[in-house]
Amino acid sequence: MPFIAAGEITTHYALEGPEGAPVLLLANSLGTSFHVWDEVMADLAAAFRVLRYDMRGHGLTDATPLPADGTGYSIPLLAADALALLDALGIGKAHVCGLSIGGMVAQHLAATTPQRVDRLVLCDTSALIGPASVWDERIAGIRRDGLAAIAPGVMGRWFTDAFRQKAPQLMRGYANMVARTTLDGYLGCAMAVRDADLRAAAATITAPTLVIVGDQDPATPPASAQALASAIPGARLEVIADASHIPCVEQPAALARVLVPFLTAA
Ligand SMILES: O=C(O)CC1=CCC(=O)O1
Repeated sequence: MPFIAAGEITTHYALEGPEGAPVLLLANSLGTSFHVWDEVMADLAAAFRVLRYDMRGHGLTDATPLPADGTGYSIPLLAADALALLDALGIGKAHVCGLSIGGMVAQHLAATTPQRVDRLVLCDTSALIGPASVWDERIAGIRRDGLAAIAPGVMGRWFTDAFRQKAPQLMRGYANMVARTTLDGYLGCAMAVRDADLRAAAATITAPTLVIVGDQDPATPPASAQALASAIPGARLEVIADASHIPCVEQPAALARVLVPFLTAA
């Protein structure tokens, strides 16, 4: 189980796939560990050296205490964590695929360190995931009642009704994943999303970009994915049918069918 000193934190990661293949960095979403990518790994690791990691305060990666001034982590801080991981592993450049907050981290990386990003995949994300008042309400609710209390509602945003009914054990497992995220990690990242506005940064992205969204995603709906694709020069949008916010779990084969050809095209 690999851990590495990456900047100021110890990061839990996995590096799989053929040595020498192009590196694909996967950045996960709020309240998930890197296991959120498990169902697409067989397809991805056949073509790429896949680097997955747990974001600050998630999975087995260190959490750091929240600043006393009421601010949280930030997208630049989380992007610096990803760069520190690449540096620690001696990886100069990678394809980057980010899910939700991971997609915000990926946008920031592509905009600020284009020399480190080959192709970019932005999955169920946006340049602005608001409104801030909704995040403030969620943060207050978590401080009052704990993460386990929000887990059922989170499942309702992540997965379609049909999928939740079909896979009750999976829902239980993902609810546990949310509930067991560190409080500082979840709140710090929630505040990072609340406070981020990447609309100006998106317009400066030069990496070839694919935006992907589940057709039933209520958190970052197809219209906001279309707005993101329109804001990034040359970006294209793919909509995954019968999927909500986490297509890598709900429709892994359909996701791989659009992701792999985009990253391998000449
Ligand atoms: O958990 C949610 O509500 C959806 C979400 C927004 C940012 C993120 O990473 O997940």
